[in-house]
Amino acid sequence: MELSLESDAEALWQDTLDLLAARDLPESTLAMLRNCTPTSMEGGTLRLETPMRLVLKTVSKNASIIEECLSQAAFEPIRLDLEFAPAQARPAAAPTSSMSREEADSWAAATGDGHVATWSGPTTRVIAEDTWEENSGEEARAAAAMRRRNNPLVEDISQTTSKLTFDRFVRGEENDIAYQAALQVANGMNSTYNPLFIYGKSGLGKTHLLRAIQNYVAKNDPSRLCVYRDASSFITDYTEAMRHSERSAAAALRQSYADVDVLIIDDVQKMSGKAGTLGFFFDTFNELIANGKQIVLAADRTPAQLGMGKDGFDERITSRLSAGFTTPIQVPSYELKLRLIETFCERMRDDAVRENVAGLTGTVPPEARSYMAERAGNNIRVIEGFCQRCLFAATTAERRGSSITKEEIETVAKECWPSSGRAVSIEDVQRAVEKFYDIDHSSLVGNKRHKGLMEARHVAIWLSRELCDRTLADIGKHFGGRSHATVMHSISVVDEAKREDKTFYDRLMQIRESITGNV
Ligand SMILES: Nc1ncnc2c1ncn2[C@@H]1O[C@H](COP(=O)(O)OP(=O)(O)OP(=O)(O)O)[C@@H](O)[C@H]1O
Repeated sequence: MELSLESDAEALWQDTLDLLAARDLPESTLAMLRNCTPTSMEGGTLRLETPMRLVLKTVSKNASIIEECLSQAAFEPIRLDLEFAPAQARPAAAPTSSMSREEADSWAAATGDGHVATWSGPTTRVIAEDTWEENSGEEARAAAAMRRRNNPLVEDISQTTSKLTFDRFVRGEENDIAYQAALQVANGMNSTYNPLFIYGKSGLGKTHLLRAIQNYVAKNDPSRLCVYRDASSFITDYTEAMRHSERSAAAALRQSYADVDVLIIDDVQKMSGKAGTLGFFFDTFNELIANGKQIVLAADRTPAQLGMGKDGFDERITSRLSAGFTTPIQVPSYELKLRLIETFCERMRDDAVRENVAGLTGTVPPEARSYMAERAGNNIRVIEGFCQRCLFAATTAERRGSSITKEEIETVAKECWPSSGRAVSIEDVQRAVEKFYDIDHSSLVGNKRHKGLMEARHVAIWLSRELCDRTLADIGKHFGGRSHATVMHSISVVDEAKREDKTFYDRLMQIRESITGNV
């Protein structure tokens, strides 16, 4: 088979990526490979380009698996050539996909770009010399170390923080866009996401992604100075510098921020009402963006919502905050909760076995995990604690030769999410459901049977059972004197629909949350 067109290169690389995705490669490696650009497929060689030097190392480290998938996709042995092509450094007449390697090299020599580096695959299996690293790697490393030492904003990464990595982030539809955007910002592949603004409620993983960026840059590209600041520290930095009588303190702080390559600020909403800090933030933001530096921000609300209210950010700031890429992290669905619970229980168990911690070495059986996902609230921080306590109960149960029961899970869930067990009245539930479906009370409890009304009625009955400590007969009385059997029927309809229909499940959780709050 002889392929020659650029589109063939793309098709072959896409097939290879599909095969690689089925292998056990870390997601960060797959993301790097996905961002390589196939440029040509000629004479049994697939040529790719990458704007990141780091990818050369990653490819060479995973050479055998990549070659295997490539040959499998092409049905014959294929050689892979990967070339480092720094995106921004190139003038308009940069090498094109049709240029040969020799032409590209001479272009690099002619333009004085010593950054050309390659990795070549199968037959020769030579990892070409990285000329830039040879010539200036030491110098660059020393310069980066010096910048880090001289910048008081750079902190050592603690043991806890070092665990907040991309590989440990559990993904679902609710957080995947934020995850992908954070990864692309971390590996420097997407300079248009600037600033990257991630928003969402408490405990949904914003800080995890921000710290993952910091960890990634520190590990893979330490020449980029990456600083993580919680908004509270940013406010303190500013107020302390202002307290000094000498102007040099403010100038030094400004300089420290200006020297950062990737600035991450968490919980931006905390700056509301702090006019001085906001002014300093605005100037820092503009300077960094003007110099092509990356900014990443997280908050509990959107940039537009930050502008609301009497202490709201002023419009010149909010418009800049939304000028890059803004993405939410949503509350987890049942599927994501289940994935999180499985991952947390396994990690905690593995850690306990490794560290010889007796109380957490048991196993939570699959049915118990499903029930945990049904009972879990939305805050992932609380879900972690919930898993630890259920794992403890499961380990204890295992010791006495049984398994953790639904009742035990229920007890832990009520302690983790007390408001789900607080006194919610059937009237509270009815009001929330009527508001959500925009129907009046008599329609909710009456006998009309069109589809929208039926769903609202089933949901209200199910939530009354879930949230109110009342008998089925009591619930029936509040719904126009319905029988025990009718109430049971509504509950089973909802139980089934929430398992089978994700959008219905999300609707149900949204209504539940409007009654119990975000816990
Ligand atoms: N998708 C995820 N995969 C694995 N762990 C997660 C995920 N999302 C959140 N966590 C974990 O849940 C905990 C809370 O997450 P995090 O601190 O990032 O939330 P947050 O959105 O920043 O909350 P807050 O606004 O309260 O600071 C952390 O321990 C984090 O590691």
